[in-house]
Amino acid sequence: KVYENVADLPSLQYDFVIVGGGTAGNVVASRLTEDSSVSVLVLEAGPSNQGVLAAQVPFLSIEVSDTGTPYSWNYTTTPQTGADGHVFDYLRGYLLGGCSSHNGMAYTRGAEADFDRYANLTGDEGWSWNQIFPYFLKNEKWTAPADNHNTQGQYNPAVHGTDGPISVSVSGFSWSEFEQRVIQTTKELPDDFPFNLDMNSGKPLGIGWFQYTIGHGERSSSATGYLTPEIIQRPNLDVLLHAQVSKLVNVTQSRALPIEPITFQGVQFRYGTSLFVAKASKEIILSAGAIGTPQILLNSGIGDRTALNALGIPTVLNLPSVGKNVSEHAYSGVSWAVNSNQTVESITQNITRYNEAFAEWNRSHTGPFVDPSAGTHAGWLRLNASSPLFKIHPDPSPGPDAPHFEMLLQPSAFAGTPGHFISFTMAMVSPVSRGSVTLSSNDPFAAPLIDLGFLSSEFDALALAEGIKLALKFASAPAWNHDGYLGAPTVDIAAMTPAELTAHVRANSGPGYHIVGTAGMSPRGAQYGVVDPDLKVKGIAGLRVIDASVVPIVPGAHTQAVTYVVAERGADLVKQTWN
Ligand SMILES: Cc1cc2nc3c(=O)[nH]c(=O)nc-3n(C[C@H](O)[C@H](O)[C@H](O)COP(=O)(O)OP(=O)(O)OC[C@H]3O[C@@H](n4cnc5c(N)ncnc54)[C@H](O)[C@@H]3O)c2cc1C
Repeated sequence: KVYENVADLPSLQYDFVIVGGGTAGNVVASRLTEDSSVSVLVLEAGPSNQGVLAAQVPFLSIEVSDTGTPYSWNYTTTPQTGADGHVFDYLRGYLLGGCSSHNGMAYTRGAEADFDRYANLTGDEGWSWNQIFPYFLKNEKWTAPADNHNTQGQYNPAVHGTDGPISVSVSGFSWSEFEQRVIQTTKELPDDFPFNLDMNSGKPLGIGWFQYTIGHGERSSSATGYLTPEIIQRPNLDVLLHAQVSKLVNVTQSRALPIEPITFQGVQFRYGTSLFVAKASKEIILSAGAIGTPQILLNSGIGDRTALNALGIPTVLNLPSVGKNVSEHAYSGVSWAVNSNQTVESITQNITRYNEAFAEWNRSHTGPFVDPSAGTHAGWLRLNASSPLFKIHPDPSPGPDAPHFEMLLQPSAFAGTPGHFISFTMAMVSPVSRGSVTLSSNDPFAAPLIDLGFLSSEFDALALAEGIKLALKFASAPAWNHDGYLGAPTVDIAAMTPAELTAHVRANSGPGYHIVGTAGMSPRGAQYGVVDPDLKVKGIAGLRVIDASVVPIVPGAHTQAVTYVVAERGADLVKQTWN
């Protein structure tokens, strides 16, 4: 049951306490309570996703994710020196379902090589593509798009699941004039931009139809998919909303020989203005996300001893990697005016059409509101193998079949400027830069310091500039130019010198909200890393991390799919321990 009020909660003692009812946390809660003899409490800081229209209607997703809404943690980053000192709003979902209830819904798994690298980095074959692939299928329910169009040639059914909790589909509204030009470009420039039937096969390179976690015109999230009305009625599953966890408590630390591992029996949380403790007899599972999880570990005295000392927090375990090793994508777009009115601006800049489209969604879950308008296609591309950039830094991608870049192809510019636009937005998806999440004070409820290390590596900035040249090359195909479709660019990037282009990238990029790595996996016994390959926190008994924090390096993909499979496998690992 979902509880709004702590006073109604039947108990504060469970087998498992899961901190965070987000993307991963709800998967774990749902899977563990399949066994009716196991009791689970989920503590979620935010409110319910139920009745939040913008968390339901794909086209309105920006209204639920933006800073300033009641459904966002409203974080900001520290000034990012790689981005001219810019301070970014750093979005994180503050509602049941976490980021899966407010994200852009892009469904991208990454490359085989991303997962094979995780297996190599952890020494656990269980994280390899081949062994993780069944978890992608377990998580997924391939669904017909909202407009029921013929999807033949738009995806490969052989690589998709059909009866998992999360609906996945291609766009359910066609921007056909734009889409035809994208596909035509893959025919005109096939060497640089080959068509790829399915970017989620493990071999993502090329241009393909984008897939979204959307079913029948509605967002599919961990809250809607893993906490269905049937699941939430399980007598062994309780979810408490508005409960913000501060730290782990009731530590037992034997100093006698043989030294027993450290254990925590409970978690402290704030509900309203009061503090409570929930106890776990089997395990505490941190699923508070790549910012919340390291913050709770650090508040609990698990982290870098020097940094904890400086804040007056007693060190329980010196684990210097907690909060370090942030990796994140950097996005920078190129936009053109177009001589057409078939763009998303035809809705966003026309209140009558906007209202009609919304009414259509309400009536039949069809029309442009069934998609987030984030793009009809994406390309996954590489730097040229002979690029001089590899003299500055060895290739950071996990292998020759994995991308350095994502190119999002969008029939819009979101510029707010009157007119009709298209954008090719490039992202550097194999970054060298690393950042950190650290505490700002010893107040466990104060927002942490989020340093993305954004474009802090020269390699990343130069590479992103190269990526933008690829976007210009894509736009040079006759498909865009033969009939005067493409108008003036919003910024004349083609006229820039290399130095100007790099400066432009630094001044005009933003994060992808794909932070990972702050409680990274490493081999058992390693002197770095935060969790072992079975996601148990090193040196502590009865404590696991299951969320995006454990992913050691950001994949060449948006990060919800990797989070879902980490959670699915994580739940199996917990079950194996206790069965
Ligand atoms: C705006 C935005 C757009 C994105 N777009 C995409 C996309 O299109 N495709 C994609 O694949 N990925 C996207 N992502 C990234 C993806 O959604 C995340 O990587 C992934 O969902 C993270 O899952 P998680 O379980 O690690 O964390 P979360 O989903 O953030 O879950 C953490 C949960 O813990 C709760 N919590 C945190 N701290 C505490 C505490 N102290 N006490 C109690 N509860 C707490 C939070 O409220 C939250 O519900 C996007 C992210 C954002 C923010």
